[in-house]
Amino acid sequence: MTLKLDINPIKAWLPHIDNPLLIAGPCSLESEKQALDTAGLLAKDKRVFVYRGGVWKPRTRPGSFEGVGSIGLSWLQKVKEETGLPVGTEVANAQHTEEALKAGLDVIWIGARSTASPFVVQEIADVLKGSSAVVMIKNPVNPDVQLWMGAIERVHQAGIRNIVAIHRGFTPFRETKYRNYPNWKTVIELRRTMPNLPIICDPSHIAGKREYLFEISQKAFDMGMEGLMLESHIDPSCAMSDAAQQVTPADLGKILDKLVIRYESADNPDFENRLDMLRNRIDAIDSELLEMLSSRVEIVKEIGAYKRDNNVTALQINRWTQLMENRVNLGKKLDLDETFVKILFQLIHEDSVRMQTEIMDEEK
Ligand SMILES: C=C(O[C@@H]1C=C(C(=O)O)C=C[C@H]1O)C(=O)O
Repeated sequence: MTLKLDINPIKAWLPHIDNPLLIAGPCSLESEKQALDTAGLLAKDKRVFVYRGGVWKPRTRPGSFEGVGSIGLSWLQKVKEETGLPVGTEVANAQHTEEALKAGLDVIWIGARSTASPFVVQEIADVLKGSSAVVMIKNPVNPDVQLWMGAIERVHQAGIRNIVAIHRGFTPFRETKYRNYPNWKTVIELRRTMPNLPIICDPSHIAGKREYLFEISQKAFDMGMEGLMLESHIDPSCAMSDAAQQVTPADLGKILDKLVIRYESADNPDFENRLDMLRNRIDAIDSELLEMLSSRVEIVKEIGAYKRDNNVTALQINRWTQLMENRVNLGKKLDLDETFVKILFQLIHEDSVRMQTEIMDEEK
């Protein structure tokens, strides 16, 4: 299914953009000085296009710093006056949205916890009706692409056309390297169903630690994402929220210097020719793969009928365990990833057993 929503490209609302969309600024605004000093440095780096600053902070447990509240909106206005950068913040209910729009913010975003709640998204969307703000929608905390799409549709139904999706990772169920694990599969699925929706990445919330920001940002560009939202604080060691994942504007610049920006295609006929040639080879190999799978299925079916006639079970766990071990070892010799080989053969086997039980149980 493809949903061709009427969504503007980033260039429609940021015509002078000539690089990926980079949004930077502190996790939380803490004082007017902190907001302006950070913004002053970020604005000097011409790769930063939008300034972000959290004003209302959704916290998991009560008692942590929950943001400075509405006063922060006036600091964002000052940042805009002084730097000329468009400014944005996160909203989590109708009242935040009303206030943010009244303060003339250019960008507002819906956070991961809010995206997970259709009622919250709807109340925000109702306030957004008739606004020209850019609305960004982070993925919900759980990797549910339908829920993410639902939030985007609600905002779209409110008449908003400047929409951007943000991949900020998903809540892990166990200790993982990253604070919120990236799930590129979900992003690919969103890209496939909403092909004209700009998608950017929020490496700060995925990483949880500043040392991982570069690798996640690079992966986002490798995956064709159209920008980054990165948290930057004038003095991260003193940050009142998410200190470990913020970087100074200078360190942000260093990360940006190292990043390789990638494009959907290259303006180089030699590249295109060689790519076509290699893709033709892949097409041929894929059709061979499918023909071989089809031959395998024929044998599996024959074995199924034979088992039926001899009252033998479809699932043969010993044969299966040996086969899997053998295929994984063979795969290793051929330099294939172990998990990949396992998943591939699990799928093949699952389907064999399904077909054989069907053959055994079909009505005569
Ligand atoms: C094909 C068979 O049936 C099942 C399917 C298998 C397969 O797809 O390779 C292996 C073992 C069985 O669980 C068989 O018994 O050999």
